[in-house]
Amino acid sequence: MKVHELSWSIKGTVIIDGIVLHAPHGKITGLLGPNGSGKTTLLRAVARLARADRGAVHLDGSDLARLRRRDLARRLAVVEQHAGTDLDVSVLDVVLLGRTPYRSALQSDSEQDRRLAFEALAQVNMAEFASRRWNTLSGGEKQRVHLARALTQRPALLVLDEPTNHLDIAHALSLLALVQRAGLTTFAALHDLNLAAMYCDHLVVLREGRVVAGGAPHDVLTPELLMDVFDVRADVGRHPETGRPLLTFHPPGVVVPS
Ligand SMILES: Nc1ncnc2c1ncn2[C@@H]1O[C@H](COP(=O)(O)OP(=O)(O)OP(=O)(O)O)[C@@H](O)[C@H]1O
Repeated sequence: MKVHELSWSIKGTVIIDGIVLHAPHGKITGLLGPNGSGKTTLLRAVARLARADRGAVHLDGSDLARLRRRDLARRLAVVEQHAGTDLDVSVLDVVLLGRTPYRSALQSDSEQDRRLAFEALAQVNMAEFASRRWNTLSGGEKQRVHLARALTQRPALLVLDEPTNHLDIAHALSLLALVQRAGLTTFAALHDLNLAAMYCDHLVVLREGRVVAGGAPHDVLTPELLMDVFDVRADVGRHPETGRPLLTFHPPGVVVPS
């Protein structure tokens, strides 16, 4: 997936400014940046949930802006941060929404749709919740079901906005491992820099609506960048098992003896 010069302003304030980036095929690209740096805005513009003022997004050579909605939904699935569905429907119904782009308005769910939905629920460890009412789920359970819905869409590009923000650490690790195994081109905003370091192949860092760094985790997550962009002091070591960067943060105001 390639983003070319994507920009959006509101009432004269520039929110994202000339974003250029490349999310490698079949890999996880993490989108990092402090609060308000433009991550959600960029993800929404990429997914065509919001219109950009200028710029383009290409996926496997095609311009996403030129696709019909239905074709777009077959290529791209999104899990938003505050994805709400207040309808009184079952968990299975929510997951089956992922099959909508593949059937006509009058067609009901096929056996294959249901099989894919159950498979996806099992992947996120929610199989036993299939007949539960959606609005009785916890925040973390809803987040996992939304990922199941996105996976049943069989997309080429998966766009995730803070997919682990409601999850306990075990579920956060297993969700990111699942996304990694799915092997889809994934573009995910993440706040937890250690999770990003563990699971992302490529990172893009935003500050005030602009890309300020991009590359492999060990090239991007340096103490200098963490101080410069996030205003935190951190040591960057190596994870003993994965060899990925492992960040240790220092509390503000505490002087580290040299
Ligand atoms: N519709 C809007 N009207 C005015 N300002 C907006 C609008 N949408 C976004 N913004 C502003 O744009 C900036 C970027 O917001 P965005 O939600 O993209 O940031 P973010 O990096 O996702 O933040 P967070 O990490 O807090 O989720 C923020 O300052 C936000 O207040």
